[in-house]
Amino acid sequence: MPVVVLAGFLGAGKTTLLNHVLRHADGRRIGVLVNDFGAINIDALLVSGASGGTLNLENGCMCCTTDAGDLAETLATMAAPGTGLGAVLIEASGIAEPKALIRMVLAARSETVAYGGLVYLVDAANFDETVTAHPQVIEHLAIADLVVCNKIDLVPPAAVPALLERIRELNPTAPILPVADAAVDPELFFEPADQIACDDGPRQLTFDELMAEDHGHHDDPGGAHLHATFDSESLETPSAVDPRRLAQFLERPPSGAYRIKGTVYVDLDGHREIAYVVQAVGGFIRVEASSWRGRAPGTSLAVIGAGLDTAATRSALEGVVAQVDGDDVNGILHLTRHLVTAT
Ligand SMILES: Nc1nc2c(ncn2[C@@H]2O[C@H](COP(=O)(O)OP(=O)(O)OP(=O)(O)O)[C@@H](O)[C@H]2O)c(=O)[nH]1
Repeated sequence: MPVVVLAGFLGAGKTTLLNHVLRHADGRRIGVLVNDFGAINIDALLVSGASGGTLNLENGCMCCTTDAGDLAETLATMAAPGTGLGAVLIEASGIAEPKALIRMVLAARSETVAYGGLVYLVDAANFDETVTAHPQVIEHLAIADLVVCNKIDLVPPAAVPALLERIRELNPTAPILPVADAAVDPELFFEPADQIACDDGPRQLTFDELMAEDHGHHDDPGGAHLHATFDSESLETPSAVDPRRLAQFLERPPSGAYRIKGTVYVDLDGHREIAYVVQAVGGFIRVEASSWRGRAPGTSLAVIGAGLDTAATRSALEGVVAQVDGDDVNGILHLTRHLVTAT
């Protein structure tokens, strides 16, 4: 279960983003962690009941309050198989130090809890004023894994390129998404809904679908807007990876990449039976050993981001499988050192 830290200056649009993601959860179960329900204002419509620090949202999502002391415990509870949560978003309050929250999430990592990166929201309309008055925003931006440049509707179109350039100077590698109403596609954080196992029998419209219809005009003024905001590049091949080159690729992803995921084949004695499932976000790499379960071994890798140099990403992906150095006996250690072992 990836745990995504959501931060941004006061009023940048964090609550708007949470509501948008919950409305477009589209069959995924998403957990939300906030410091205090009083401060967050999850749309009343989405809330069906509250008890003991947990809100059950009508679309099947779960919302909890927490404090520093029990974050690890709360995340472990949320990651338990019974909850079925695909991911958790934690909102750092407007003045919170995101680094402290990131450290807490990193400390809470386990076999079931993974760090999902820092998503940082900026208010496009007040960017210069905020940065001048609160220089810590520069530091936060610099460590973001994904920058959401929200309220772009309030910026004259001619001024947008210079604004994005200014953000790019402060963070040269993270994808930058210019959006209105924090309309970020949840697929950036989570698996697409069509990859989630579900029964295909006849069913009623879900609450999410109804909400998406009701609010479509508001959240998605441009029609294709939702899916137009991110890029992905992928590779699917029966070839094996060079583990050292794969580890280097995961450690230093191409500019504009937010996350990398996939399953890879390692053609070395003792490894051929293992399907290695890899994930990376913000330089944090996670490798799990699985089995091929009757599938033909092979490598499939996907890079998800925005502003990706697709040609460079493609050639980097191809480089991972192109040059397997059979004499590099230590190469595999670069991959297996990220293995998550059962506890
Ligand atoms: N015009 C415009 N307004 C927006 C946009 N996104 C959010 N808003 C408005 O900006 C205000 C602040 O948004 P929130 O989502 O509450 O911001 P926040 O970061 O959660 O705020 P704090 O919790 O106070 O830090 C609200 O009135 C939103 O309706 C946008 O893209 N364009």
